[in-house]
Amino acid sequence: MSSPRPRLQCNVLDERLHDYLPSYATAGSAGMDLRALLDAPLTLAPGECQLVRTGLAIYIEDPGLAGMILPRSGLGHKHGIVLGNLVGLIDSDYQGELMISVWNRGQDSFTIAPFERLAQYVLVPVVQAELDIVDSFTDSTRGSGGFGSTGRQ
Ligand SMILES: O=c1ccn([C@H]2C[C@H](O)[C@@H](COP(=O)(O)OP(=O)(O)OP(=O)(O)O)O2)c(=O)[nH]1
Ligand SMILES: [Mg+2]
Repeated sequence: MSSPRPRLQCNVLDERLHDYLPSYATAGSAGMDLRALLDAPLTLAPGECQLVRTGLAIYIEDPGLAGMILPRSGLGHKHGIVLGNLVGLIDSDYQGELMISVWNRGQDSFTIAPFERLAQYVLVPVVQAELDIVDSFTDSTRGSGGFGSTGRQ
C-alpha cells in the first residue's frame, strides 16, 4: 500500500549535479542518497569534521513533513564516516542548500571522492504540538523513571 508521493521543489545549485540527482536506489528505499559536491577529493583525518556541500536545496514547505539527513551504514560501520551532528534535521521552511556535516570518528584517514554518495535524505511526517502548561500529571506507570530504570535484561 502506498499513497501518492509528495512532490518537493528542488533547486540544483551546481550544474554538475544534473548528472547525479538524488533518487531512491530501489523501489523500497527509505532514503535518497546525497552526494558530496566537491571540486577535489577531501581527506578527513581521524576525528576531523567538515561541512560538505550537496549543491541541492529542497524546499519541503509542508509543516507536516521534515527531512532527515542520516549516515550511510556502509560508510559509518566500515570507515567511521558519520555525521558531526549525528542526525541532520531539515525544517520544512528551510530553503538553503542541504549541507552534510561529515565526521571521521574512525582511527584512519578517509578520502571522500567528488560526487560520492555520502549520506541519505529521508522525508518523515511531523506533528507539531501545542503545550498546555499544568502543575502536575496524572500518574503513569513509568513516572519519571528513565535512563535505564527498567534494567538491562
Ligand atoms: O545536517 C544538517 C542540519 C541542518 N541543516 C539545515 C536545515 C535546517 O532546517 C537548518 C537548521 O537546522 P537546525 O535547526 O538543526 O540547526 P540550528 O543549530 O538549530 O540552527 P537554526 O538556528 O538555524 O535553526 O540547517 C542542514 O543543511 N544539514
Ligand atoms: Mg533550529
